[in-house]
Amino acid sequence: MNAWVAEVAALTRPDRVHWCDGSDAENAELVRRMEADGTLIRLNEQTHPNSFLHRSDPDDVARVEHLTFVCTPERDDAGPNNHWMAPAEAHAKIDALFDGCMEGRTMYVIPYCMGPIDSPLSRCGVEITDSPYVVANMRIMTRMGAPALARIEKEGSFVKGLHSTGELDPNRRFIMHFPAELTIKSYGSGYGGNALLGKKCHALRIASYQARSEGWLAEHMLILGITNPQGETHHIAAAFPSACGKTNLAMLIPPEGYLKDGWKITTVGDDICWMRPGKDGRLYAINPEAGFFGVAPGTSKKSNPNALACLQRDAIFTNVGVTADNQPWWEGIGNGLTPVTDWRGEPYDADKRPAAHPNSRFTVSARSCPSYSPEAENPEGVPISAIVFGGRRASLVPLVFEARDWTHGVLVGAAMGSETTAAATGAVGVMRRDPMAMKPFCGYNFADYFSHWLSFDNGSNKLPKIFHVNWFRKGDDGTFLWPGFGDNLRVLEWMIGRVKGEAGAVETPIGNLPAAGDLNLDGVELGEEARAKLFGFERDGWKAEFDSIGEYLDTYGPRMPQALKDEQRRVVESLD
Ligand SMILES: Nc1nc2c(ncn2[C@@H]2O[C@H](COP(=O)(O)OP(=O)(O)OP(=O)(O)O)[C@@H](O)[C@H]2O)c(=O)[nH]1
Ligand SMILES: O=C([O-])CC(=O)C(=O)O
Ligand SMILES: [Mn+2]
Repeated sequence: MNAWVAEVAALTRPDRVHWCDGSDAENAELVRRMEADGTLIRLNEQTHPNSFLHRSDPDDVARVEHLTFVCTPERDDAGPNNHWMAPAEAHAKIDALFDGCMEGRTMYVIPYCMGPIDSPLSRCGVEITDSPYVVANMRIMTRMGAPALARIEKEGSFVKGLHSTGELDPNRRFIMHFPAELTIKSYGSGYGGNALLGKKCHALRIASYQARSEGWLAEHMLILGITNPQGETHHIAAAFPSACGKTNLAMLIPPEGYLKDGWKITTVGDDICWMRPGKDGRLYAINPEAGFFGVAPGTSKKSNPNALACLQRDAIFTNVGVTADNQPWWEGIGNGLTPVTDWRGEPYDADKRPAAHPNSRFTVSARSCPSYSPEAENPEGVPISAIVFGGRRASLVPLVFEARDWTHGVLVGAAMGSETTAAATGAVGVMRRDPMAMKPFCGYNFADYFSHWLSFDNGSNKLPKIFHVNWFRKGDDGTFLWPGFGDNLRVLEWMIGRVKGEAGAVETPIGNLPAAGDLNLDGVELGEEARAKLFGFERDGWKAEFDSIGEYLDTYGPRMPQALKDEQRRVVESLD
């Protein structure tokens, strides 16, 4: 490691090198310097103790998929799902940008562990960065500092991540991954998923590549525990694309009647899930992260009280607005206050731009969450009873259906579609295929990824049931038909009922749907249109959808596993 750090320092030529130990004193000193140079703005100490606002460059507010590359030696190994560059060319291109880029700056060396420090499922990395904002965020999002360094020294192997904010010039920006070298190089962005290299770059792109050869799965999934009135707990992992409801579902608070009966949701993770078969053949999952990097807009006491409770202190807010008394503010916060300054630091003008950027975020420790599960620190992970896929679909896709078996479930995941969101730069609201919510995050060819998923059905594993949900179905008037949020527990209850063989369903070509009476809708008012669209099966629409799914799968050519193509054909035949 020392040799690599020296090599990086020789290339980037920082004034100073600082090895991060993760201590409070170190953090206090970094915060002091960031307050002094305006990187962080201290918020109202009475209402939000030890909390800060960071305004990023207006051209640097989201992940940049068009500048993100997977650099495998063979182009086909990255697949049509990734932008690819030959490793030698990519290194040359980005090293030219790193050349001397840290002159006048401090280079921070951040040893970190993804997952509980004592878990065999965890993996370590080292991020080198010239951004103190990245250090402060990595300290919340990962187990960072001395214990991680000790594990790395013992294991010898770790993921190497090199990051510089550079000039924040969108034309001099790349996020490069070299999975075979366990290396990440990111230049020119200070924003979350581009710069906090433990998150999407390591825990998804590099980890998915490693997981394939080591027999596990690295997924863009939340993990939650659901406890029924009898005290029985099941764990569910759910993959929704960015800004499609993972954090909200992971922190769900049951509706009134359920609360009274004793239902409870606990949060293990809100974004990333690593899982592997245990000795009993079940899939065991850990959350590799230690904090939440959550979407601010829409987060309110009503929609997500647990998130709001986390945000009372020790939080970093990125690109939100502020009120006259210096409290953070975003659209949908619903606290009766009004913003005076927008995320760019200009006087708030509703006609000009929203107070908070649509992809504004909060960074906060998972431990501060009232629903944080003690099981999240269990080195063995939690056994998963159900896997859920879901997207943002205004039309066609019903509220919930169950896959017939594992292979059909892999097809359901592979066929996922969702409308794009502000989490990445580019158009918002455009339907695209986003298999398993991993389109921007799979570090290798999707065809091989689907084969890997299929391989878990080996006769000895006891695999979870697979479901698909859509919280975002709209009516003819353009409003959401399903209340969502807390009421999503009704859907989870049905899933657990299916896992236990207790809840009913009707078979359709796309999977098993709850029939009237199978889902508890007491206290939910749904009109005729809502019932028809949330629980109906539209044969003609699905025929067209499956034609488009078939065309999509074909873009992966002969590497696409035959079993998945056969499954697709079976559904098409049953639709005719
Ligand atoms: N209508 C509706 N909106 C929801 C629901 N759950 C979440 N949302 C909204 O969807 C947006 C994104 O939700 P998040 O839970 O932050 O999404 P995420 O999947 O964690 O996003 P990333 O952090 O980008 O991976 C927020 O504006 C939420 O208010 C739901 O059940 N119904
Ligand atoms: O990675 C990020 O910047 C935020 C995130 O969770 C996502 O986009 O899925
Ligand atoms: Mn995410």
